[in-house]
Amino acid sequence: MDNLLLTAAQMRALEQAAIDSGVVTGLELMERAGTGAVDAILDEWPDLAAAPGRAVVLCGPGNNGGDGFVVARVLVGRGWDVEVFLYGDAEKLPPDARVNYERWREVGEVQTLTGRDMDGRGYVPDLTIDAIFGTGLSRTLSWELCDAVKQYAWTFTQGTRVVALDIPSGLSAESGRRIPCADPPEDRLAFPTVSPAAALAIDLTLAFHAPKIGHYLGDAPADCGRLRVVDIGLNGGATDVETARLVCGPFEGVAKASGHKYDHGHAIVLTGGMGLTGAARLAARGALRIGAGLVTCVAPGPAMMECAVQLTAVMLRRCDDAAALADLLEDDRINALCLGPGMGLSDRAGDLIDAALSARRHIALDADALTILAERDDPFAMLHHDCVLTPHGGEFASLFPDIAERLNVPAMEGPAYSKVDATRDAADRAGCTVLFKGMDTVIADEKGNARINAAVYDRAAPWLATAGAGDVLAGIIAGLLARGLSPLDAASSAAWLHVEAARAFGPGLIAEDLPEMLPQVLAALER
Ligand SMILES: NC(=O)C1=CN([C@@H]2O[C@H](COP(=O)(O)OP(=O)(O)OC[C@H]3O[C@@H](n4cnc5c(N)ncnc54)[C@H](O)[C@@H]3O)[C@@H](O)[C@H]2O)[C@@H](O)CC1
Ligand SMILES: Nc1ncnc2c1ncn2[C@@H]1O[C@H](COP(=O)(O)OP(=O)(O)O)[C@@H](O)[C@H]1O
Ligand SMILES: [K+]
Repeated sequence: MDNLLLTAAQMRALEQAAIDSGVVTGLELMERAGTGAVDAILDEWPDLAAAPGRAVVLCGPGNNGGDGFVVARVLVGRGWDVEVFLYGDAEKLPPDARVNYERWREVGEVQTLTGRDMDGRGYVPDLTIDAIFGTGLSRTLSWELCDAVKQYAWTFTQGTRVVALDIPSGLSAESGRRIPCADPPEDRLAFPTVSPAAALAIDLTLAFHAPKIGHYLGDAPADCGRLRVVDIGLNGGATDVETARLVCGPFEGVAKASGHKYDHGHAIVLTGGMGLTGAARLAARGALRIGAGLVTCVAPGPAMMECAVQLTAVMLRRCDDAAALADLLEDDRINALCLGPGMGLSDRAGDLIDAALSARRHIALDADALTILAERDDPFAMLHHDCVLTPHGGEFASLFPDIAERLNVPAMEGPAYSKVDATRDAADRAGCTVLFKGMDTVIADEKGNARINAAVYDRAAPWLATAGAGDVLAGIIAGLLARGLSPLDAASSAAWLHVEAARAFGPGLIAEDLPEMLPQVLAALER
């Protein structure tokens, strides 16, 4: 599957399997990586292809550095002037990198990355290649390295195109988090350290064979610039353990087959009291637009009039307390609920949540429902497999404080604990599907499946950071649950559709627009 994201270990295993099978050598893979990188760069910037210029290649102590030596050699072959700097000891390079170091030495010099060699370039290079670390980054970066790259970047990256081979140096390929730089020496404390990944202001990242999980999480979308995949002729993405999948579209069942309205389910959305019903109405509209057969707002008596004047296709029922909700849920055609948006934190709201969870329906729990659960001694006692929790960062930290803490402490070494790890651990603890919001929304279920819906790179949707966007998402999830999708598919599809709706509308988006864009997004899917 082309939307499978790899860990560093899986990438190494794929490479090793190919080498062991005898179809290719490590040296050939490195040659393909370097050559493919140059082709991708010249394809990205045709002006560089038309007029070869000057390049600086920053190489590190592993095979990422080896790729850098190949790039340097291939560029020279195409008429470029190239300077190469090495961080580390050439004698200790791994074998394939060492071969390419020697091949480069037949072409040009190798200077020291952390010494004075980096000073005093009398020109601005047209191209800078970051080949310091790739998927093998495993520990805190030295202050000397971070400082040297920072000095270089401040002097030269203005006006130069910067390309990272595989992943920006300093990012963990597992988590996309910046591995910190060591503290500066006493006499340099006034000069803050900056990760090479950030300092270099990278324009383009060339991932070899497949994107890694870390390309889509954490700091990576900000640090990578654009992301392209360079084919190095490895077969497929087959791995023993599936770690995470990129959500590239809605899952099966989103397109509506024929049938009666009750064939498409009946979702109910619980509202808050008077003056607090807007969030639930937004959710209800999302549920209806995504194709639930019937959607009903369920409101307490004092909020009925407020809802009645604003709802048409969405139906309305009165429900004052948990007993009334339990009565309502005697109707087994009601198969999905949305709880939380604008619900408030009252005891009544808590009782309604319990009544809903006891009725064993498909339930999207968002916003206030999550806050209520988080305040309980055992927040997860009543949850079951048919629930979906949709926390943002703050709600996640309240529900899963230790997991959030682990995710937030600086990652001193790789592989660093990632948002995928955190969401998977949360789903395991909660015993249900968890959708952890953000630009890099991660969805995981209690069985360990994980998916990333990344609104980054050419799918960026910054307009989604608007009040009420989350309420609509919860409603879309409830609508898809009503239509019979599994919690994992409902949450993943909803997250994807939500971002597509935002992108279809563009700047100026407000939450009300999101449900109204769904028909256009769905129509485009059928084309
Ligand atoms: N796996 C594959 O199929 C291929 C991998 N290739 C390249 O190889 C890379 C992976 O190579 P490696 O596993 O050698 O990893 P890296 O090149 O990322 O570097 C690992 C080396 O850096 C050292 N190191 C790690 N963290 C350090 C730190 N903070 N400070 C100083 N030294 C540190 C390690 O001890 C090791 O020597 C990929 O990113 C890619 O660029 C390509 O050549 C093509 C094929
Ligand atoms: N910069 C962004 N890019 C993409 N999606 C975003 C961004 N900021 C927020 N979102 C998405 O918007 C929604 C906001 O939900 P939430 O934080 O619950 O807000 P609210 O409660 O105001 O609706 C989530 O789905 C989140 O993933
Ligand atoms: K790199």
